[in-house]
Amino acid sequence: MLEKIIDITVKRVEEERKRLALPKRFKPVRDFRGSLERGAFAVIAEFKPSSPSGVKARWGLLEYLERVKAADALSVLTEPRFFKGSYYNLARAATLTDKPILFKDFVVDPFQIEAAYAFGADAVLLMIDVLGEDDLKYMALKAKSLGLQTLVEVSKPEDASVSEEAWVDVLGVNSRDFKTLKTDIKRIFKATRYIAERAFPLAESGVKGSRDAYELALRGYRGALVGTSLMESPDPLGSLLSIKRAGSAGLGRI
Ligand SMILES: O=P(O)(O)OC[C@@H](O)[C@@H](O)c1c[nH]c2ccccc12
Repeated sequence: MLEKIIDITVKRVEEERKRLALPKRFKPVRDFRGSLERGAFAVIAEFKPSSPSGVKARWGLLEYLERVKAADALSVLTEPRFFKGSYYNLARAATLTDKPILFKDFVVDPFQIEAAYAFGADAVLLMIDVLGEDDLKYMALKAKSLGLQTLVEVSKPEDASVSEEAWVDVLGVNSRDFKTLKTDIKRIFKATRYIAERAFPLAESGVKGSRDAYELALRGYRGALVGTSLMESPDPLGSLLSIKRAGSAGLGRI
């Protein structure tokens, strides 16, 4: 699955580079990590209209943003084919909120980082499973050169040691197995021992509610990136607050 997405993304971005004139950025860059650090257990609310693993999205962008105002940051999918994301959604979100926004796509080309900057993102997702270590560093430095922060995502526990690097602003550990597309929170627990002292560790994928948040916090995770369960919730605000509360209670115990 991941390989298929990467192939299609490489082709898409080649086209975009030819066709798409990037606008001039219209707002200052926000401090993504700083915003996550302010609260106790941080929640990044993701706008995810669709996904290969299935999302029964109840909310459009506007309604969603109104309901997740208690989030510490937002994540906006821009991958069009598998996630029904768009640069348009990113730009719209950027005009509608002052919260830091994560550019959520499969970055394979520096052009995407320029697009992230142009359309108003404050941080970019960079995946070690997509880029490998050398390209990961190159893309991270490109992002930093534009003033953007990085969320570096790993899925293999031992890769979490990349969090030693100064160019990793936030370390995301993904619970999803890219082969089966299933999430298993225990994959995130296993990464704990590889995480550097300087890191801001964030749990990604499959976080459903207060129990998950509490368990993650007890293991030193300082926040979670949550998409599906908020997109599907009849009450995204209530769901978000219960994750934040339970996570914060867990952090209070360590
Ligand atoms: O919808 P979930 O299970 O709450 O997961 C959110 C986020 O972690 C997930 O969308 C994600 C994590 N890494 C990605 C990379 C690309 C696209 C999407 C993702």
